[in-house]
Order: sequence, then C-alpha cells, then structure tokens
Amino acid sequence: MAECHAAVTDAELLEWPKKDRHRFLHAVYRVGDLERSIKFYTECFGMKLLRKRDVPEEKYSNAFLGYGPEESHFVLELTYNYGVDKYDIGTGFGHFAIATQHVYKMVEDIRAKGGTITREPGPVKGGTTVIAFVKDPDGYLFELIQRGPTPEPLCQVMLRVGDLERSIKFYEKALGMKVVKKVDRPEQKYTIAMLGYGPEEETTVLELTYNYGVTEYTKGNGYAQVAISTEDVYKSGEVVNVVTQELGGKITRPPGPIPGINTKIVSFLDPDGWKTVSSLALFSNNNGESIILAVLVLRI
Ligand SMILES: C[C@@H](O)C(=O)SC[C@H](NC(=O)CC[C@H](N)C(=O)O)C(=O)NCC(=O)O
Repeated sequence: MAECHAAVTDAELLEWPKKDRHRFLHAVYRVGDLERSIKFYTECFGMKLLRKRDVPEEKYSNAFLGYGPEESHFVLELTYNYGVDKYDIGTGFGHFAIATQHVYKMVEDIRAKGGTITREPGPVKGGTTVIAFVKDPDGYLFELIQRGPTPEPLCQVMLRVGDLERSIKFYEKALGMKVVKKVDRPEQKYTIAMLGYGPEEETTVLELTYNYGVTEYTKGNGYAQVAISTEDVYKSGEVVNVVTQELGGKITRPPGPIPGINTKIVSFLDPDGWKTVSSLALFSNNNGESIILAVLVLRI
C-alpha cells in the first residue's frame, strides 16, 4: 500500500517540470584573465559586457557577457579566481555556439584581430550547415553557425555524454526539456541531440553529443555550470531526487537559500557526473515586468 502511494506521488511529481517555467539563463566558467576575455568576446564575437562584480573577500571576480540583457537572454558568466591563470578544460566540454548570418566574414574579422581559427568555415562534415570553430584565449571552443536572424545568437552549449538515451531521459524528466533535433552521423560515428525549451533557431539549446563507443570523458576544472530557471526550487529538487534514483546522478546540495543573498539553490549530478545547482534570479515576463524565479544550474 505504501509503495503504491509513493508511486502515485512520484508520477504526480514528474508532471511538475512540464508545467514549470524554464529557460536557459547563463553558463559559468573560469578564465585566466578577465580583461583579456572581455576584450576578445566584445571585439571578436560582438558581445556586450553586461556587468562586472568583484568579490575580494572570496578572491574572485565575474564578468557577464552576451547579446542581450540577462532578464531575457542566455549569457556567459566568466569567473576569474585571483592568481589562477590557467584551467584544464577536459574532454567532456565541447563548445558554446554563436549563430551568425556571416560565418565567413566573422572568421576573417576574428583572424584579423589575432583570434585562433581551429576549423575553417564550410559545411559540417556529413551535412550542409556552414560552421567554423574559434578558440578563445583560454582554449574554450566557440562554434560559429550560419543561420538567419535570431533573437538568441548564443545558441548552444555542447557537452559530450556516454549514453545519449539515458541523458535525454534525464533532461526531459528532471528539467522538462524536449528533444528539438536529433542527428545521427554514422560516417562520423556520432549522434547529437538538441534539448531545450523551444526551436533551436530561437532559443539556446543543450547539445548532447554521443561519440560511438565512448562512455567516459574528463571534466577538467574550467567549465562550471549552466543555469536553468524554475519557479519552485524545492519542487524541482524533489523531482531531481526521483529522477536520479531511476537514471543515476545525485543531489549534491539540497534546495535552500544561499546564506546572505536572496538566492535559493539545489545542486545535483546528472548520470554522466555533470553537477546541478539552483538559485533565485530576476527575469522579465512577457509584459516586460520583472519577476523572481528560482534557478536550476547544471554544473560539470
Ligand atoms: C550543425 C550541427 O550539425 C553541427 O554543427 S555538428 C558539429 C560537428 N559535431 C561533431 O562532430 C560531434 C562529434 C565529435 N567527435 C565531437 O565529439 O566533437 C562537428 O564538430 N563537425 C566538425 C566538422 O569539421 O564538420
């Protein structure tokens, strides 16, 4: 009887992420020289510096960059830890992607400014979309993708996973994401799934890549996390608890406030060992009014 009751409760709980208001908020990663990164992202990628903050008591600074305000756009949160000028990016993190109408021109402009092009512009192997890859000053890769005009140029976070179907189930169940595209390229021996909350041409997606036969990657210590909004961090924590029991992963920080600031978080590991956190943030609703939502943060 008790088991039956628990099953019903879990089933009801798993409905919550489908109703929740999720969106990709920001990605956090560590850089060795904040001013160098700001110069590169503003001059080479055309991003705006949205804000900076220094936290001397904890010996770090942040810079927030992107193509629009944090209240409505996905942004990059760069962290500089005092005195640390180098990070290991690992093999699991893939890239961030920028959608542009002009990949060839953007590449030439970046090259002229001294940027490193690691993959020249041209159709993706096995497909037709024109892409290029650029390495930032810390070694993080940015894929440039040729597309029409988009409200969200910062369009992908690519992570490699060891079992794509398991990961898809995890992100669908725990975070209410949907598979918006799946591509298998047997010739190139990989499958990718784009997961998110809307069409990939309009909103940021999580691109999960499965390379045939590869189940393990290193995490490094550079890339940190992606933040996803939720209206109720406690309910989301309960959902994650259920999902991790079924699919793997675990909660690493239970839902609750961060001392001293008006932010609530929960953190968890996904089945590949990517971590998750949650917090509170300001957003604008469809009427342009500011509202407060809780935030889930995926972290590796
Ligand atoms: C448009 C969309 O299909 C892409 O851009 S996919 C990009 C493609 N991805 C991979 O190859 C993933 C597997 C790879 N082994 C990895 O782990 O990164 C890519 O990067 N293609 C490179 C190319 O030169 O076309």
